Amino acid sequence: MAVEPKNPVLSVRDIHVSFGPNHVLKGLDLDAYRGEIIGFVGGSGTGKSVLMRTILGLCQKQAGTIKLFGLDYDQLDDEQRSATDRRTGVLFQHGALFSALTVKENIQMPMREYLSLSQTLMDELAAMKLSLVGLPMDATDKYPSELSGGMIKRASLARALALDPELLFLDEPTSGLDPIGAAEFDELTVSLSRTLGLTVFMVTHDLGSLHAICDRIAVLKDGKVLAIDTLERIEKLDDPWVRSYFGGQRAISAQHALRTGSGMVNARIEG
Ligand SMILES: Nc1ncnc2c1ncn2[C@@H]1O[C@H](COP(=O)(O)OP(=O)(O)OP(=O)(O)O)[C@@H](O)[C@H]1O
Repeated sequence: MAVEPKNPVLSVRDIHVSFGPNHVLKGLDLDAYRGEIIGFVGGSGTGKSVLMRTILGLCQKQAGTIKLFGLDYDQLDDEQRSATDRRTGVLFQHGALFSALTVKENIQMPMREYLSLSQTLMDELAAMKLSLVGLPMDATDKYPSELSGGMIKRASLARALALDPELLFLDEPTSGLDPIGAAEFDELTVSLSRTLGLTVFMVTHDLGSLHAICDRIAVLKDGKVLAIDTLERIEKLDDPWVRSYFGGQRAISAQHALRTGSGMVNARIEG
């Protein structure tokens, strides 16, 4: 992994987000560097999705700074924002494909929104994205209702990659997939990150993914990042939630599966 500590792709400082009296994010800081895969964990309702949505501009913050690619998003004009948005991709938890559009049309949505390309070129690009995520070419004219859960995730990933982003947000990408499908999706994520230099910010509850592909894990607790570090160091934290999450039977099974290669991707966590 090529980490460039001086140039975070994403830098979040002192973010506060409230919904009425519910103060969800309370001065949160976070940096992500080029090419790394960050797993973002925390108890249910702690604000993982809220943070992701705030970074993406879908949720309003009351205070704090978000820098994407070194640029303070609040200081950008519309044109600069649009250029910055194009450098990020997102895969929402349930894929969020448009059901009335085919896979190809879904992948081409961001192209239509941000670029001005001929239909022929967009068709070629859509075919490239399909191949990148490992979908067969005959998936191109299918509707989301005709796809399996794993294929929907891949089609959604193809759409997230439509504009060749540098920063990819994944919201629980392996939820709803069986262990083999989840391991295949992990493998795809790590291979895209390594070959394209993609930075991946992944909200997940999947211990298998955390063990198999994440370079660093960020733990959200009490509205802040409690710690962000390698899995080995996070597991040693003296915190009750961390102990029960990473020390439970499911975590032990995930570690065992990684060691024995049963149902997990063959990736190594770099320390
Ligand atoms: N649009 C909204 N309006 C009001 N409250 C919201 C809104 N979105 C999120 N919240 C609240 O913010 C808190 C954090 O929610 P969030 O969805 O980020 O949790 P999470 O950590 O992603 O949880 P989970 O792991 O269960 O998905 C919750 O209390 C939730 O009710």
